[in-house]
Amino acid sequence: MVYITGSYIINAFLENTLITIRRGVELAGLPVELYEILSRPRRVLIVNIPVRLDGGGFEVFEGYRVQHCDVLGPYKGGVRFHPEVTLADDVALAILMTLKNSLAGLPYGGAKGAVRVDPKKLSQRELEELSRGYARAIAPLIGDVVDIPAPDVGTNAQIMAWMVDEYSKIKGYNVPGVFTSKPPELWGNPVREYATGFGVAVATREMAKKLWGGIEGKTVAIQGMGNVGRWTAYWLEKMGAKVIAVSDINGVAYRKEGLNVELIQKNKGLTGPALVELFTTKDNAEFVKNPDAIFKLDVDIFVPAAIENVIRGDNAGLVKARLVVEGANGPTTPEAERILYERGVVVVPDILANAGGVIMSYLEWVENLQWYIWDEEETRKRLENIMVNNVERVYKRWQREKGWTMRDAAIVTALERIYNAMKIRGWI
Ligand SMILES: NC(=O)C1=CN([C@@H]2O[C@H](COP(=O)(O)OP(=O)(O)OC[C@H]3O[C@@H](n4cnc5c(N)ncnc54)[C@H](O)[C@@H]3O)[C@@H](O)[C@H]2O)C=CC1
Ligand SMILES: O=C(O)CCC(=O)C(=O)O
Repeated sequence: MVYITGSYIINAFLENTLITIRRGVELAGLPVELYEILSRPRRVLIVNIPVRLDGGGFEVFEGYRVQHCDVLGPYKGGVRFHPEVTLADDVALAILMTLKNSLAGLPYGGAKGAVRVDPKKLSQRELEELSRGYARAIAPLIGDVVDIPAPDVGTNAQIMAWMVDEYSKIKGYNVPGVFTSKPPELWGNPVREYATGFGVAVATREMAKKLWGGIEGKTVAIQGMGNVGRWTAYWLEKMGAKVIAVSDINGVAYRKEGLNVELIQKNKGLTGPALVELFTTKDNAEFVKNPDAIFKLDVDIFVPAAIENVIRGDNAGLVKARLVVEGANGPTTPEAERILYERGVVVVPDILANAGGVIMSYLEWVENLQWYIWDEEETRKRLENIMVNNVERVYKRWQREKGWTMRDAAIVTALERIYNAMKIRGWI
């Protein structure tokens, strides 16, 4: 089933991703050669970045840039800073980017980068040195029409600013389009900060219309209060849903009447555990010390927006929500998906639900390449239209096929576009 490689160990996340694309190729009736190509990245770069520590001495951090497939255009995907990220995770995430970009109709292939580091343990100066070091190390293989990184877990707009500055210094002129999700003060667009969460909320709203006739009053629980989770909460409430629980690594904040998610907008600097704590201290929410309590809550909608492999065979039976919308990449294992499917739970897959980030990155990149600027409202409208059309397209395909999950419909749609491009280019 999975391919053999001597270069890295295939972990559960990569294996699950391979199982999913293999199933997609079979359901689509596409040749097995497509799987053979897509189950391997085109190019993998391993880098080592020394950083001088404030307290004296230095530490070397290992990093990667995986360029998976460029049949549809330049490689595109975020960079993750996480202490436990592996090369196998990065390959899985790059594969998901190829599928996501294809499904969204973008002129991009897929890539992902990572550094094995806990950014919370570094000072601002150390973080800047690491970010610039990583940009220098991958510089020979990226470019604004070659490979365009952006943020993912543990990285943000400030880090993109350091990286684009470093790359521009190497080139000797400004290259705004080589990284996306930059600060609005430096060639970025204000929508990118909340784009992924906004897109997740739009996908949720569109699916709620199909399942219940609307999102008004539907209850929501969200796992993870990072960039994706907290902006999903904010926008879902604006669209009429009632966010009653949010979690992070320390526990769950729960309030039956609905949390005051305006606190997110008012405290933009607060994320993760600190935000959960804010809801419990400033909003009278109950604090449940066990973060996994989020799965079992009696809600209409559950949004996993933290990390991969969190809904597994052992806990899928506990999920009470009727609709699961994947804010995170790869949160549901294939075994869990089968259990949820048999229980009638609809799962809106990551490559559809969380594409708002990369769609916004594309809009920012188009602005950068032309040195052009759209205002916030206009940009958000463009992003919303693309998300609404994509949900509609996948939903219709799903409705046509008996026994398919929504993920099957999304993956088959993505694979067909990739296959057609490979065929017409003479690759396959
Ligand atoms: N930032 C972006 O634009 C995009 C991110 N994603 C995906 O969304 C997910 C979240 O990404 P970001 O929000 O950017 O990362 P982030 O680093 O801003 O936030 C992740 C949050 O999840 C929390 N967390 C980790 N494990 C947890 C657990 N077991 N239970 C509860 N909380 C936990 C962390 O403490 C952190 O606060 C990842 O899977 C990422 O790949 C997908 C599309 C775009
Ligand atoms: O905006 C981008 O290019 C990165 C998005 C990303 O990493 C993701 O969708 O997982």
